[in-house]
Amino acid sequence: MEPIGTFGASRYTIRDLQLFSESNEPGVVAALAGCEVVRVAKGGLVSDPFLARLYIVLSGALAVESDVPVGIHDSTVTMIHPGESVGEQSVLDEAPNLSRITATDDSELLIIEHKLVWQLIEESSVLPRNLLRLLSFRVRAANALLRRRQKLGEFYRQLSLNDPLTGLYNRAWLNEMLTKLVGRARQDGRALSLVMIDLDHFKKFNDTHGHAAGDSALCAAANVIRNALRPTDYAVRYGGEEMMVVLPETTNKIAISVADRLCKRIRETVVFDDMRLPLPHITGSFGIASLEPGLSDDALVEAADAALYRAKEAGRDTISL
Ligand SMILES: Nc1nc2c(ncn2[C@@H]2O[C@H](COP(=O)(O)OP(=O)(O)OP(=O)(O)O)[C@@H](O)[C@H]2O)c(=O)[nH]1
Repeated sequence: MEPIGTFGASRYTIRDLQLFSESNEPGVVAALAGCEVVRVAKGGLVSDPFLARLYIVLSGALAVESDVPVGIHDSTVTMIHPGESVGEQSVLDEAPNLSRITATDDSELLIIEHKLVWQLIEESSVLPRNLLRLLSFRVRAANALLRRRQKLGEFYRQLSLNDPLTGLYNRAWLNEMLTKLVGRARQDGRALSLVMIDLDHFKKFNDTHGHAAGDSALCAAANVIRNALRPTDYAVRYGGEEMMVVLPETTNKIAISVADRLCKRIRETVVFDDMRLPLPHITGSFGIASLEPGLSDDALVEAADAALYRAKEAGRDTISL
């Protein structure tokens, strides 16, 4: 930053400064006249890590980067154009400005030290009003950014808990949620059942019709399962061609009828290849387990897995307890 004179001796007037717009108060004009004007070359840093100062852009432009580290997709660079200012907050709370401020063009800046800002706030009727307006705008902008980040965070969280192929919940979701769902059911003394599902002879299906057709079959089965459940049930891709359904408030008897319905609907589903030609029907095997006193969530999953094994042993395309 190269000092090039005072504001009073420069070609700029108070009308060029947004914070002082509509002010022609002689005391303010006189006080600003003695303030320093500096030149900053394009790419130059505007920083006084130990000082609280107000910078007003007279010509050129500044880029202000938040001191808060953010993700690569969420840049918080604010551009400050001629007439606009930066550093109001640091001046008001007398704390150094930790943002990284860079000139994006050859720029001229007016510097107002924090003591003078406070003096002007007391003397001017225009500055406090403009400052409040500006701060209110900044708070709104910061809130909007926070909301956007929250939404983005939620979006990525959802993404990390869903299987990209089928759109069902994934194993990470199950690891997080099953303990909670089982805990809640136990606490409320309510039933909860699991149905473990495995597509039959899926290796052969893949080998015969190709991996892409296998993917279509998995998606078709996932759609059948998703559409056959209540909104309060959960469908999870457990891994590979294995899926699981979590049925809160569902007794063993009702879980059997749900599994029966799923087994029948998967058997009837038509899977198409990439030429839209129908492929041979797929079937699934289903293992059912229900929460019992003293049964941990891990043991519940193991019980459903063991039941699935029995369904395979019984010839597949069937359900088992
Ligand atoms: N297309 C496709 N195939 C998958 C996917 N995940 C797992 N598989 C396949 O699923 C097949 C599972 O084979 P196995 O575990 O031998 O079981 P299976 O052939 O279904 O036989 P049973 O379960 O005994 O009826 C393997 O060939 C895997 O490659 C996937 O995302 N897409």
